[in-house]
Amino acid sequence: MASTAEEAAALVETSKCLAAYQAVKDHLRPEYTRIGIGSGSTVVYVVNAIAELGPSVTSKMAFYPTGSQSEELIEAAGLNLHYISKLPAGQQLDVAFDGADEVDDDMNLIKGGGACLWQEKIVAASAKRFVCVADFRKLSGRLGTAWKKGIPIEVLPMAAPRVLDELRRMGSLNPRIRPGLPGKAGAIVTDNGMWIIDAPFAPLLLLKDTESGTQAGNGADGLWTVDALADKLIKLPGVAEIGLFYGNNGLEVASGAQKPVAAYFGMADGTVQIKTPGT
Ligand SMILES: O=C(CO)[C@H](O)[C@H](O)COP(=O)(O)O
Repeated sequence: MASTAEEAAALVETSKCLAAYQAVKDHLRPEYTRIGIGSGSTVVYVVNAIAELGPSVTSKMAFYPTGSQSEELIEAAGLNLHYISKLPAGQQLDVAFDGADEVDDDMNLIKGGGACLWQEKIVAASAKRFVCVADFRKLSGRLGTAWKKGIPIEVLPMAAPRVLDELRRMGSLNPRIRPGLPGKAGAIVTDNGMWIIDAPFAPLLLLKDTESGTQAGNGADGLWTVDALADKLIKLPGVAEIGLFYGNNGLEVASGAQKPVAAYFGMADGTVQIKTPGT
């Protein structure tokens, strides 16, 4: 048990590193040519693990970022930077690695803590396999249990007040526009020129909770399933993208999956827990 804040922070970093190295070992095959690289602090270890394989492996690979941070990571590691906008029609990435803010029992994700969710979703959905890497704090039964800041929602700035009103009507508890970094006045601006609204909701139900017939999950009683909430949020005028990654996973559909085929969690005891659909 960590006794100081520094030791606790070091434990989290070690956990991120363990998850990332194991995920790269298990899911980056030398014959792959197109790799998606997500955003956030855990992905830094993914890039380190890939770079350590050396040019004999990586020089034949193209790396696709999910925003300005991962673009810089790829370049700094000396890896080949390519853009998803130039991916030939009909082609997919072989694999994409990315972090998450929270992962539930059904492998739905909250993402967007780093404000990169829109490009992250495009890259994940462009990959044959999307692999999630995280530390033990992200593992949770229901979304909104561990990650209390709310669901990140990328919005057109002029629509933000209207979207906030809609979110309140839907039962969000104090949704707010994410402020810029200290020293910057006003809202945070994403790589796509949008704003982020963080919308807290009561912990989100899984589809299986409603199958038992005890709860509706349609928001009527303030409780939503991930799928019902996501389907409603994405349709709000002014919403560009939402930080709920949900629906099918890569084992069920050929492409377009938002949910990972595997989620790797570095645990506090130094092990790595691997979650796959149905486990
Ligand atoms: O969604 C994201 C950024 O938009 C990140 O993947 C998420 O916030 C996790 O970040 P970290 O690895 O730093 O905990």
